[in-house]
Amino acid sequence: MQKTRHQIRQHVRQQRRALCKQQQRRLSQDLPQQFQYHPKLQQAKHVALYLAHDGELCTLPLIEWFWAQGIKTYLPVLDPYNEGQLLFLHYHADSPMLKNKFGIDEPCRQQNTAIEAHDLDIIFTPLVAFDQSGNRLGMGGGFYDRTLAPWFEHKTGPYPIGLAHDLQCLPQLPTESWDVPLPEVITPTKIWQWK
Ligand SMILES: Nc1nc2c(c(=O)[nH]1)N(C=O)[C@@H](CNc1ccc(C(=O)N[C@@H](CCC(=O)O)C(=O)O)cc1)CN2
Ligand SMILES: Nc1ncnc2c1ncn2[C@@H]1O[C@H](COP(=O)(O)OP(=O)(O)OP(=O)(O)O)[C@@H](O)[C@H]1O
Repeated sequence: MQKTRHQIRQHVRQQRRALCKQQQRRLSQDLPQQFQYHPKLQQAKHVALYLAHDGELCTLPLIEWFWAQGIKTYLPVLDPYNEGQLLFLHYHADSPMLKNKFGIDEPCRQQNTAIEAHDLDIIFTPLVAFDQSGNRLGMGGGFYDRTLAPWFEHKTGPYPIGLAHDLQCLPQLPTESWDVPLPEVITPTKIWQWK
């Protein structure tokens, strides 16, 4: 029998949480090298990432490399006024941080105005699982599906790139009408691209 989205989330989340600290560090450390010649990065000035939670692929080496290149980095913040929507706030070495309701660190909204999502060049998206056609399954809040809906419709605005461990790749995911498939997913060993 096919697994439900809920069962897939539980299984993959458990698997990625089982990676130990050393494995997590090793798997994320070569990401900057993997990215440095990426065509979408050559003109990029503003990129959104996430801070790893629940065993997600760590983004800290990438974030520090972006800082060294003078590329501004932004993190998702749950929009307190629009249920289910994300804001993207500037994140730098001295950003004051606060935990959101899921226990994930977010930049404080005081003295930090959100960038308009369409002014971002790239959105690196977290995900729970992806499949060999680029379908993406997230944590279940629909946050990134909402954020990426304009890109999916018009193919303009920030370019989405998924970041994941190799073990998050499954042959085929069950999909829903609102799911936004990704054009690209980067894992520690491979760059997956779909037309
Ligand atoms: N690192 C990271 N940041 C992110 C996301 C993400 O997937 N990863 N998000 C991507 O959308 C948004 C947050 N979405 C999330 C949705 C659910 C849970 C979560 O842990 N849910 C619990 C139930 C918690 C509860 O309801 O109290 C669970 O499923 O165990 C976490 C983040 C914005 N920031
Ligand atoms: N573009 C959208 N507009 C309105 N509601 C949406 C949209 N996309 C998704 N949703 C709603 O969000 C809920 C969760 O969707 P889903 O389970 O696919 O989230 P997810 O992709 O796992 O999470 P995320 O995108 O936050 O990583 C669904 O009930 C869905 O109806």
